[in-house]
Amino acid sequence: MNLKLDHISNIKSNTLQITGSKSETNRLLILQSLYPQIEIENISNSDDSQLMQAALASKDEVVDIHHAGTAMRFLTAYFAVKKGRKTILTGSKRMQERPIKILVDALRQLGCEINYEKDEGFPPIKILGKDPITNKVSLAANVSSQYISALMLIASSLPEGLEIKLEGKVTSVPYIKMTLSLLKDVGISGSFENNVIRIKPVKVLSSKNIVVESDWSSASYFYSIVALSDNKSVTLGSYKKNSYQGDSSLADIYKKLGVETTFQNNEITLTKTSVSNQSEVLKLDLSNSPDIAQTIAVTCFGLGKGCYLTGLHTLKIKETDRLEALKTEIEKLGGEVVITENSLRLSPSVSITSDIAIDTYHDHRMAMAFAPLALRTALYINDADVVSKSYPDFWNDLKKLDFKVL
Ligand SMILES: O=C(O)C1=C[C@@H](OP(=O)(O)O)[C@@H](O)[C@H](O)C1
Ligand SMILES: C=C(OP(=O)(O)O)C(=O)O
Repeated sequence: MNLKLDHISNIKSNTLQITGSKSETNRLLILQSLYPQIEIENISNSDDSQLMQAALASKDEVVDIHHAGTAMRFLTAYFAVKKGRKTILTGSKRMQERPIKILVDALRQLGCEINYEKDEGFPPIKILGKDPITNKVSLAANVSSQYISALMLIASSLPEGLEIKLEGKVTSVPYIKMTLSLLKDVGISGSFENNVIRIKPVKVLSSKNIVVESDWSSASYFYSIVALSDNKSVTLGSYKKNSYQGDSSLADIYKKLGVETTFQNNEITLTKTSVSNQSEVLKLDLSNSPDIAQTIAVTCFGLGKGCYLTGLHTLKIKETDRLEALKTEIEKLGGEVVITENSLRLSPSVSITSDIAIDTYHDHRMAMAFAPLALRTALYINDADVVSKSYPDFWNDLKKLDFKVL
């Protein structure tokens, strides 16, 4: 499905209910499978969470998780310690290019039997569930925090718990802390100090009802829309001031892009103020919140503001190579972008080319990050249904703000 977004001069202020965080949901779904006493509210309606639910319910040998990175990584660990269970875990063409070796090697240290079905180091993988032979494991922490969260999520179900030693510079740290916080919320104790994570064993938990906070990465697109609007505001529910999600740093980051955030009764209201220093290049290290890099780059482009984003080393192995994709699409619109292995520099620009078709490369965030530019010019979004990976209601929600989605 290709969409046209007509040029709009402003939005209508409105209130939207955003679906639950897919990161929190997918962690809690694994924990619920291990401890059925856990009840979850405000589950994400994303494809990735639906795929996780289907995979956990499946009795089939082949489990296909399509594009869902967290499902791939978390389920690898989950099935690896399900004694006697045989699973072939596979995913989309892109998933088969996203590395998993660091996690597989860590699970092999525990005595798990995992083999590659095609290319060494990549899905699909064949897993034969085994009991662990040790309670200690070490792994590189600079490629994806999802490998670490995967181990943390199964840790308490192992007879002696788990000690996880992180090697190298730890990336996407808030996601590791989110895992630890959710473990604590359901009643599992653990610690994360000096690059060592320790999780205690737990056989049975008492009943727990956990409410998933709404998705902050999804909120990022409304920060961008408000930044590009003319004195409008958007209210989003349900959010907390003390979020587990690292992307809640949006509230601080967007102050510099002219958006004020106020918290009231589980809602956030984003209100347009003025961009304080238009000519100043926005410099940010996004190693703690990689998923909002595309949104921020496109907001800056829409504002005609330069930015220099660093800490982007994980972007190349996500749904697409997001650095290449951003450069290609922003340049189609007339911008100037320089990328390295871990950074993106956008020059301040003046005009935006109209009626360009944005390619999305099977990446939900490419579609959603570019949509706010309708406040500047008419544009097309190719394969617009990719948004369902994290935010199936996205286009409908834009219509509620008076976007002309055709
Ligand atoms: O644990 C999680 O829920 C996630 C961790 C991050 O991945 P990396 O740790 O691979 O950067 C993030 O990009 C992804 O969308 C969700
Ligand atoms: C990178 C993402 O997801 P995943 O790694 O779970 O596929 C994302 O949602 O931006």
